[in-house]
Amino acid sequence: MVVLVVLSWLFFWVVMGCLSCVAMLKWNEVRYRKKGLPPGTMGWPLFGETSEFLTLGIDFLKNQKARYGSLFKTHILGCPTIVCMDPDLNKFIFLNEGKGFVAGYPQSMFDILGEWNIAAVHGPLHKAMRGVMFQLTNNNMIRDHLLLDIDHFMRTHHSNWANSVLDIQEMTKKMALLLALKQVLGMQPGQMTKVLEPEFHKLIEGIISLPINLPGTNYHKGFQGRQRILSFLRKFVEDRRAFKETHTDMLDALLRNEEDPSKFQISDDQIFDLLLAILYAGYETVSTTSMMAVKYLYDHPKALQKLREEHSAIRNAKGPDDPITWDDYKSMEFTHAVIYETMRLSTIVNGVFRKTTQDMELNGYLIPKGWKIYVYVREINYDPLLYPDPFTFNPWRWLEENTDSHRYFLLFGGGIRQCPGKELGKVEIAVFLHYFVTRYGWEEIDGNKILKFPRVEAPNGLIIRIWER
Ligand code: HEM
Repeated sequence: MVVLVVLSWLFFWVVMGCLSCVAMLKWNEVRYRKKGLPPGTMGWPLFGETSEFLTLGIDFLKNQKARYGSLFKTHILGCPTIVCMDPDLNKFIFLNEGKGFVAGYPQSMFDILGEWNIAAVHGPLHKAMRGVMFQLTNNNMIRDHLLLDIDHFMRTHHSNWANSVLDIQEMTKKMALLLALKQVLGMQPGQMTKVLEPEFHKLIEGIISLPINLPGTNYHKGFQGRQRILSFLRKFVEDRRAFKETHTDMLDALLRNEEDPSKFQISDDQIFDLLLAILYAGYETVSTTSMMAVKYLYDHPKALQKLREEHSAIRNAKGPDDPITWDDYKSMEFTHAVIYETMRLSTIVNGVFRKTTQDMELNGYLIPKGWKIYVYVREINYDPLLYPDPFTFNPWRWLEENTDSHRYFLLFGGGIRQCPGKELGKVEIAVFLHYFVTRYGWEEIDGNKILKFPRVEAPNGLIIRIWER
């Protein structure tokens, strides 16, 4: 008898639970049922479909596309969002920044990278901050200052890898972070970079997360990482101003701006957020492209041989200690092709976020003001019409293509937000590859598992055995 009562209660609560779930899902659908919106589902109140988006990633987006087409609505990362997978519409959105669309990164990114980070500001302030950014990363700066530093860094960072087994993912991450800290703050690898490294990793994990500030969440940890890095930066900038020594890093160039009233002046908070944005934007993209290039080259010996020939020819024409010059870099045709093909095949950047500043019409649908748009570019990279045999690593395809005339070349974004670190990133990867392939041979021991979403990573590392050539 008692068992029967318990079972009835259990049954009652299961049914109630199911009904509540259905009611909540329905309520969330009705809430966002505005006339003219694209089709799609909105998931749970507050959480929406964030969990499916982050865990199923590419498959979730593919399934929704199969059901609803290339433009569909969803609710992710705390906001109602339109996902756009149509190449022409994506290009249109990139090119129409400021005309109904602005950058609209998730709340988590806004909170963790700061309200003044370049990806969060619009209009004249964005233009001015890009101007400041270009002073730091333009081709003349790379040719005359940064390249020598990058060469010196790669040469020494690499020097003791022979006869070891290492995780190339970990090494390229360390490399990109240390190099960014050197370029931005003039820091040499040491005690301070060791303190900053874990804080930086927390910050990265929190950038794409549900903005719930509870202990243990990625968002909470990311926010803590931000606070610690900021308090370090405040002290660092204070000391720089107090001692007035000259340095050859990006911070120095930013502070020297203050002495020239004809230049656009940015506040301290804007300086901190710009520094953070540069550190972040160059870190993950450069490290992941470098790691994936090592992987693809190992899997494709012909491409590795061709790349080695290019770099050996450059090295053989100079002394062992001579640095790579701008002309050397410009002559690395096959290396450029390897970098583009690696970025395409692994889709280092899956998509970018925009936000509507007014009601907008897209493909006959009405997108309400304030909605996020996830401009998902991944599928363009595997379009067989643009890239025959798209799942094959074939750097040679880029030798025949002029990227400027490529209709959907969006690996570095497009329009007025196109990556200002594009050339710098490529130089860093090219110099990394130069020293890596001329010095070492390697074999992959473990690491065939590569996750592609929300970021490209080897969850168990990419373990290689290295020897001197
Ligand atoms: C392989 C390397 C890189 C790739 C694939 C890459 C990709 C991108 C993409 C796709 C965007 C466009 C984002 C958008 O439209 O919202 C972007 C923007 C940006 N990138 Fe890069 N990037 C790379 C390297 C770098 C480096 C080395 C730096 C810093 C020195 C950098 C700094 C930035 C900044 C500051 C922005 C924001 C620009 C703005 O909002 O106006 N990137 N990057």
